[in-house]
Formats: sequence, C-alpha cells, structure tokens
Amino acid sequence: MTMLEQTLIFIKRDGDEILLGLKLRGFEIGKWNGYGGKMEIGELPAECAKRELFEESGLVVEVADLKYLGILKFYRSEKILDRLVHLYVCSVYKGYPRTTEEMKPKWFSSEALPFKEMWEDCAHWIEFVVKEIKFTGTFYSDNMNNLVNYCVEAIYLN
Ligand SMILES: Nc1[nH]c(=O)nc2c1ncn2[C@H]1C[C@H](O)[C@@H](COP(=O)(O)OP(=O)(O)OP(=O)(O)O)O1
Repeated sequence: MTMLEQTLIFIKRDGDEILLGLKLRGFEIGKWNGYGGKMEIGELPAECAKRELFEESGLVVEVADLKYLGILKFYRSEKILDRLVHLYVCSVYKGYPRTTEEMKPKWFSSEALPFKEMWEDCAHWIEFVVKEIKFTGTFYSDNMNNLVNYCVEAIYLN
C-alpha cells in the first residue's frame, strides 16, 4: 500500500470557536474532525487544504490566509509510514459552512471539543491547534490499528 499525503484544516471563529465536520461517509464515519483529504498530483498542500475545505463545507479561503501548523505522521505496524497530514488553521473565510455529502458542520468551543467522538490521536495534539503553536506529531499504531506510541513536539521556528 502506498503512503497517503493529506491535508487537514481547522477554521476558527471569534478566537475561541473551531469548526468541525461530522464525517458522513467512508473511513472513520461518525467522527468529528477538521476538513481535508488527499492531495492530488501536482497540488501543493495549501491548495489542497483550500480545495477540500470548499468541497466539503462550501467555505472559501485564500491560500495566503492559511497558517501552516505542522505535520502529523502516522506509522502502521509500528514502522511503515502510512499517512502524512499537513495541518492548517485559518480565521479568515467567506461563506457559511453547509452540510455536504461528506461532512455535517458544527462550531465547538475550544474548551468543549468532542474528544470521545474524534480520532484517538487528536486529543494529544489539538491544544497546538487551539493555541496556534507549530508542532510535529508522530504516531505509531499496531496491526490492529491501536495507537501504541506517539511523540508530539513544538517547533520553535518562524
Ligand atoms: N489519524 C488522524 N487523525 C486525525 O485527526 N485526522 C486524520 C488522521 N488521519 C487522517 N486524518 C485527516 C486527513 C484528512 O483531512 C481527513 C480525511 O481522511 P480520509 O482518509 O477519510 O480522506 P478522504 O478519503 O476523505 O479524502 P478525499 O477522498 O480526498 O476527500 O482526515
């Protein structure tokens, strides 16, 4: 199986609120997450983040307004790089989030995120999204897809 390169974007409103989408189909159906998906051939990560957000929520953002937060790396069988996810936050957007075939939107206070209904690893890094601190996260799962180890570190670069 080839490695997947994806993007994930969190839209913020009024400083404190974060937009999540309830996954309505496919992998991890029934979970809340930011918006995103697979990068297309020749596409830059920020362009993918903008496109996927529009396709899944109807919101429009400009690439220049996206803040790059870092990379999540997911290893399966504890050693094979399975998925690489580029993370963004953005507080400047146009439109109102709508329900699409893929996602149902809802604004959450950053202090009341639905961790039990989000990806398991999310609880270990979402504070970096809330505080907008650049970071990198590496996650190791076993053959049964259980998270067995992880490392999350802030990156102190400009
Ligand atoms: N372990 C993980 N934790 C997390 O919080 N988000 C993850 C994650 N692994 C992937 N994501 C994000 C990346 C992406 O934005 C989103 C959707 O992943 P999927 O595998 O469902 O992609 P899709 O098949 O929906 O992509 P497209 O078909 O291109 O829309 O979940």
